[in-house]
Amino acid sequence: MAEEESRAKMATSSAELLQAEAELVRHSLGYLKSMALHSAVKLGIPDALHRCGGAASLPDLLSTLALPCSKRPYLSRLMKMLAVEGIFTAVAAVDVPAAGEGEGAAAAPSVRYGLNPVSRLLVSGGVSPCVLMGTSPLFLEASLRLPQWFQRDSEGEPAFAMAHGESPYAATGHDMEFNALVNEAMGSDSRYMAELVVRECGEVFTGVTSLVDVGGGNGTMATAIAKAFPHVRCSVLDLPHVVQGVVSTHESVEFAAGDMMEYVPPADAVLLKCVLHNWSDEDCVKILTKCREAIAQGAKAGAGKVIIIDAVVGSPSHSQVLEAQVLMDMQMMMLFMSKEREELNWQKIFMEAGFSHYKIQPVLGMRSIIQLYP
Ligand SMILES: C[S@@+](CC[C@H](N)C(=O)[O-])C[C@H]1O[C@@H](n2cnc3c(N)ncnc32)[C@H](O)[C@@H]1O
Ligand SMILES: COc1cc(-c2oc3cc(O)cc(O)c3c(=O)c2O)cc(OC)c1O
Repeated sequence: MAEEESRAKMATSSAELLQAEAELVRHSLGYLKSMALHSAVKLGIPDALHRCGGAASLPDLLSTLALPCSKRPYLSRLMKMLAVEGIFTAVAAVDVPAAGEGEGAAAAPSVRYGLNPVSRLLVSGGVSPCVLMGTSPLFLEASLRLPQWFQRDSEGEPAFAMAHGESPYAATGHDMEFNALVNEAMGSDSRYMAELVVRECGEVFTGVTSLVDVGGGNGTMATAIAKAFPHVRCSVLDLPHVVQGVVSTHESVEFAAGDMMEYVPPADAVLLKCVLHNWSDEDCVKILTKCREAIAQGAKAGAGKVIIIDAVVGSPSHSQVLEAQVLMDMQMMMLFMSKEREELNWQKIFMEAGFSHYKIQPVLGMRSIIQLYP
């Protein structure tokens, strides 16, 4: 065995070994990328760059941020790392001294940092709340339990519950700060996703006159659908503590408090956006069975459908999308012992819930639209 290992080592060139070590450092210190991103959002850097017209030198950026004097010299380190990781752009510039100012002095090299498509998503109104949720102390503490979780024989208990003694949904029921963080995150994801769904796959709502958004949170998605398709009457079903106090901002959107495991109100179409990935296969079959009963009651014979927005792992097949999907899969395992699913896994659930056929459109980045028919 030792001989085999040393032969394998010899077969690896020095360049490969050194490259491999750099790769290991990238992965083992990867948590610093998450926390640097969290810091940038907390400091309001994307908004500051946006206010500066999309790009700024460090002195200009510093002048708009409320950083204590002792920390100002360190901002360059954070920005350099985030630019290397592709969160911001970094363009070298040469500051020529103004006339009469430091005459004879050499022109100082400096860097202008700017927004790119990734950081533009973090400007207010974008998905910063998702980043703050994904890097929140409650999620991070759960992730620290993963090694112990793998070693312990704890049937059915996810790492989140091992760390906090309750599920994420139970935590949102009494921890108002966490509840607000989760609702803001889900709302922000829905706001940007709704725009894309309306733009890229509006035909999904053709012929639909009533829709219930199951687990629809604060109604962001339902409101966007009602605005874009005035022929669709929308209702949102969610848990009492989520819908209580939500005021509808559109006359054809109403809210119902309830448990989707028990009852889904009748409609032509049922929407499940990013709900099923929080649940086990058995629970998904139960939820989808209730949805099938809702469209059987609400739509003309055989005309209803269930619209699922969720990941179909491996589809589309870009490596960055796959990385995002498998990271989300780990997060689902850690939070709920649930998962992101491949097509065959989805198919089995659909058939068990009594549906006859489905259509997958991989048009939403790491997520797809799945239309499911009775
Ligand atoms: C991951 S969030 C998705 C929210 C929304 N669909 C979106 O994409 O922004 C899951 C939602 O399911 C709701 N939920 C969880 N259990 C539920 C239940 N038993 N009945 C109804 N809604 C439930 C949660 O409160 C939460 O709003
Ligand atoms: C929308 O449904 C869920 C989203 C997430 C979620 O989403 C994002 C999105 C993003 O742009 C960056 C992120 O870091 C994250 C997350 O970390 C994250 O958790 C999670 C869900 O269940 C836990 C969702 O249902």
